[in-house]
Amino acid sequence: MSRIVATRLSKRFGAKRAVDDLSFHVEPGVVTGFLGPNGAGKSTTMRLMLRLDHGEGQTLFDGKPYDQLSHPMRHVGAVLEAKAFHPTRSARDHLLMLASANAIPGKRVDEVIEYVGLREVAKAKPKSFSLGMGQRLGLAVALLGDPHTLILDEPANGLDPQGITWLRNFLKSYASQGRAVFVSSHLLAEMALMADNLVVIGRGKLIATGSVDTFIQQASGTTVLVRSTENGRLADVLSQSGAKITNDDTGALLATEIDQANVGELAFQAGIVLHELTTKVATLEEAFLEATEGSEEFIAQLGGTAALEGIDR
Ligand SMILES: Nc1ncnc2c1ncn2[C@@H]1O[C@H](COP(=O)(O)OP(=O)(O)OP(=O)(O)O)[C@@H](O)[C@H]1O
Repeated sequence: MSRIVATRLSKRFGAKRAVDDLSFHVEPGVVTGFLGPNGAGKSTTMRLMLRLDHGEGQTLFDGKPYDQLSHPMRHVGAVLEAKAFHPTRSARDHLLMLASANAIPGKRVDEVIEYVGLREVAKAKPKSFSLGMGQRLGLAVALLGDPHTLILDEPANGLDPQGITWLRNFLKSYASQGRAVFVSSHLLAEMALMADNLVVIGRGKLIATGSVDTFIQQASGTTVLVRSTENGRLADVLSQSGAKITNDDTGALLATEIDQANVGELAFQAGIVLHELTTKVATLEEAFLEATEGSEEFIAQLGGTAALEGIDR
């Protein structure tokens, strides 16, 4: 059974549909990445899921809406804003207060402080924290109840490279314990390393959902790069077998709709010597750009610094 089932989520701000009839599932045991261009509606979706915003549709966590969970902090941990803390209370006191309000034993506070690497600054006030330290404190809050579902909005923001690597390893291991992790990030290379599944949205609507591998294969397919001294003849042979051929700028041929083994066999049968034969797999970034093309909310103007909102291409 899916850990989170979001059904027909919708939210308008005036005439604008920030989230538009969005449905998806989040499974336990894996990290699910939540991707979309700027302004696609990711934060609003997460707020709707947790009933922090009012809109249409419903989100069930193990069959129940968030506000009907008997111990929400033990069920779902969320970090939506990195710096939403009391300005003068120390990080540890902030966590102690939340623990006591939610009947969580005080010793768990020191455990989570240790987990997220805030021991040195546990007595400091969050207003002195960097964005990265704020993220760690947010994560500590989310982990207090030892929840089996985590919802994190851009948790890597403000983390240094070591912090990002730590976060990735932490979330992967958290998910591997059978927990569900739903995380948004605009760091696509990082998402490719961290996520198993994806929910991709554009302008509030679902664009794709499924495994990262399938998303990459479906969005871009694969390209076979082949280099020979007889490009013209090779291109003819491959085209006759249904491949689509283009030239790259280094003098190689790029073939799609054919796999590497087939290219090798056809070249061999035609007596064409190959100097290079490799398969170029698309990156998550390439697949994302292709899948979300035209659904960006903010498109940079050529030659200018202004951003335009709501352009249909
Ligand atoms: N409180 C609000 N009032 C009016 N419009 C809003 C409000 N919150 C969000 N929006 C608009 O709703 C759309 C979705 O915003 P949202 O912040 O959910 O997107 P996002 O995918 O999280 O973006 P980003 O990646 O830039 O953080 C945007 O057009 C945004 O301007």
